[in-house]
Amino acid sequence: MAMANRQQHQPSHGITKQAQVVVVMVPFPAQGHLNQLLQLSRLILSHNIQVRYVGAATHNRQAKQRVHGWDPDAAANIHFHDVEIPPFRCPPPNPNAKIKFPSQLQPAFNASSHLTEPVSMLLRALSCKARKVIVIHDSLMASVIQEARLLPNVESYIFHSVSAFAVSLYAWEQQGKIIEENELFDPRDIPSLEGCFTAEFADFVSCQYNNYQKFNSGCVYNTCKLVEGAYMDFLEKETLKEGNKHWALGPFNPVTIPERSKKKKFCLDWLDKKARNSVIYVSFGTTTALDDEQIKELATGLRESKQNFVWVLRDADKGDVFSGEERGAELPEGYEDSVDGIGLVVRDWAPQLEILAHPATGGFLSHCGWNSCMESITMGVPIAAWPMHSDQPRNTVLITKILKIGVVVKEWELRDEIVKSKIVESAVKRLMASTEGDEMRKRAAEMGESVRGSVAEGGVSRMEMESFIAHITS
Ligand SMILES: O=c1ccn([C@@H]2O[C@H](COP(=O)(O)OP(=O)(O)O[C@H]3O[C@H](CO)[C@@H](O)[C@H](O)[C@H]3O)[C@@H](O)[C@H]2O)c(=O)[nH]1
Repeated sequence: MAMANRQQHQPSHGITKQAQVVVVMVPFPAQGHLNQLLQLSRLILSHNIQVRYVGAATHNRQAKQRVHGWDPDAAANIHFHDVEIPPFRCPPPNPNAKIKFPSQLQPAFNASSHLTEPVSMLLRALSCKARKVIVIHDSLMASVIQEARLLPNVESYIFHSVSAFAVSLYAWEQQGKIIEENELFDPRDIPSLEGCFTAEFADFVSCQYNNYQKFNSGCVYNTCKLVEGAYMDFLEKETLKEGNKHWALGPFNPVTIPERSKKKKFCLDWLDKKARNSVIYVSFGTTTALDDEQIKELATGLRESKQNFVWVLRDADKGDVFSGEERGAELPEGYEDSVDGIGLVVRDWAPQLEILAHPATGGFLSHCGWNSCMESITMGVPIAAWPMHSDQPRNTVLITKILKIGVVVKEWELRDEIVKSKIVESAVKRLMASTEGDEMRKRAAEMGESVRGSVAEGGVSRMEMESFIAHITS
């Protein structure tokens, strides 16, 4: 059988190697994950390789509708496999939960097991037609792509949706090692994972890692060696025995913004009127639900800082973003009038990448989700870090202590406490209106310039991508 398949896949004359290879993306159904594999699809497509993006119909729709910097519907060579899965119950986010991990998404995570059969069928069908099928799957979707190991011309690569720094620490801890002080890690800086996840999600992750992840041909990361080279080297050394390769293919997000997409957005027009580096952008991604008291303190802190701000005040995502009611968080009465001209509150999906790329944006108050970190680093914007859950406390260490392009707003040890307005005010002033903040902004701008340069001809990320493409098409 294997032999017969191999013979069918001999290259035919006149067809490029790329054209005989198809890449199948299998994302995990949460925005921070869907987005990264969709952005990676754009990079793969630019090498004339076909991409299949597989997910539940609602999650594919979400990913396409929210992506920034390009239009997947207008792109050639990408096909979305919209799988209809049985309905799953989506509770609303709970802003008062002690652990801030978005447990409302767990039913959607569990429902992804319904993709196993459709993905298997797709891989079987593609494997008969293409010379080679390359599966790039989220590390949390390993159970869904198990068919890949049975097919002779299918290779699978794990996509880690978090920083190489976070993966390095996890790899280290998984081996039961104590983190000792060395040139990469200072154990005093590393927050424990306590309070980062719900028990149910921790079990889900362990199951994917322990039962399904052993079979793979390598790992890909949304990072750049100029930012996390030391941790990429560490991961390479850790898996030397298995011979796995680790590819730093990021940043996945576009590094420039097409001019035309700027036109119709109110908040970008608002930014146009502000001085260079005078605005702090405030957003907590798609998984944070702030409670009413915290919203009030944040609102007051931003106003009292007397700095310009754009604040995206949205609810956390539900498992299906197209169904159910929105909570619509309340601001103190008269708040928006009281900050008129200084602060803008955005309730819709904000064009984050464009906001970060705007010259008026000089800082980002962020929960430190990895997409937000990479987008901010790419656009050269320093961060005021307010971690909520998951990898975010560790990304905070990377941003503030290691890369030195940010300040801490919330210490992880104080995670159960409300951040008072005075703390918000002083962190915002420290980042936006101090010499120390200016130095961070300068460092971030330099880093951004080199990261944007890394995807140009001869740049380190471009070379890494070319080497990955050569590897998967060989
Ligand atoms: O109004 C909005 C809100 C969000 N975004 C985008 O949404 C994404 C948010 O991703 P991220 O910053 O990574 O945050 P989360 O949505 O919280 O991501 C989850 O997934 C990430 C990848 O695993 C983890 O690093 C985070 O901790 C986890 O919470 C980014 O691309 C933002 O640009 C917008 O464009 N507009």
